[in-house]
Amino acid sequence: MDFWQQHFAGRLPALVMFDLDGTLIDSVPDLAAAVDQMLALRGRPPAGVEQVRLWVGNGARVLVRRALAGSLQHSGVAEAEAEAALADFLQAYALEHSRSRLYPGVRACLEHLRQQGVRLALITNKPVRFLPDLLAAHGLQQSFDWVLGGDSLPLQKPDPAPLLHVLQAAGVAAAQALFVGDSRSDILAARAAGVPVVAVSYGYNHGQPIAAENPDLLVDSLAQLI
Ligand SMILES: O=C(O)COP(=O)(O)O
Ligand SMILES: [Mg+2]
Repeated sequence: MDFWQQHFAGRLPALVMFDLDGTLIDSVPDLAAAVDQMLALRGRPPAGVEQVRLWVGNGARVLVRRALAGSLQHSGVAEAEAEAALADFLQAYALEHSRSRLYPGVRACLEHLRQQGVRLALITNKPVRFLPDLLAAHGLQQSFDWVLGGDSLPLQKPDPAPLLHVLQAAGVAAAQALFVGDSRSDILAARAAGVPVVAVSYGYNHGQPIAAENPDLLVDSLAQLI
């Protein structure tokens, strides 16, 4: 049986929750520029776009620690050094939004779902302070009924807390909702919340194929959602 029939009896979900980086927006060029500025302030060589792509997905705090460690594993990074580097990264990233692009099919998908009366939420691990400007830069400031960043609640994805928060606010049962994301954190959060999950194949997921995380559906473009 196909995914839509199995989960939604061929109808649309009442609520669709989207991840941002790697799902709606290719933000790695801007994130890498800010990471490289933070490293340059420390006299260190740039990490570059291809490395930073592997490190995105767990919020700014973890991204900066990975950049300082030069690897996905960042347990050895000193706390004080990491906090100072985080402040420099955030300052740099606030000025770096010009290279980010919406992925093909995103705008049409969001518009179609809204026209059909589906409520939409954005649930990202990116710090919430960046979201108003970033959404406005892509004409998406009116697209979402709820917008949660990685620091909007005490816990972020892969914890299900932000998804459960939106489900409750919307008064929608988990099984009537859908989550769309690009990384392992998204799939784990959706599973823990009991929400069916679609993964996009083009996102970041730390360089690993997202199919290995067994999403309920894998798509190559959000155009396949409508
Ligand atoms: O900022 C990040 O690390 C990733 O954010 P995302 O949750 O929108 O993918
Ligand atoms: Mg993502």
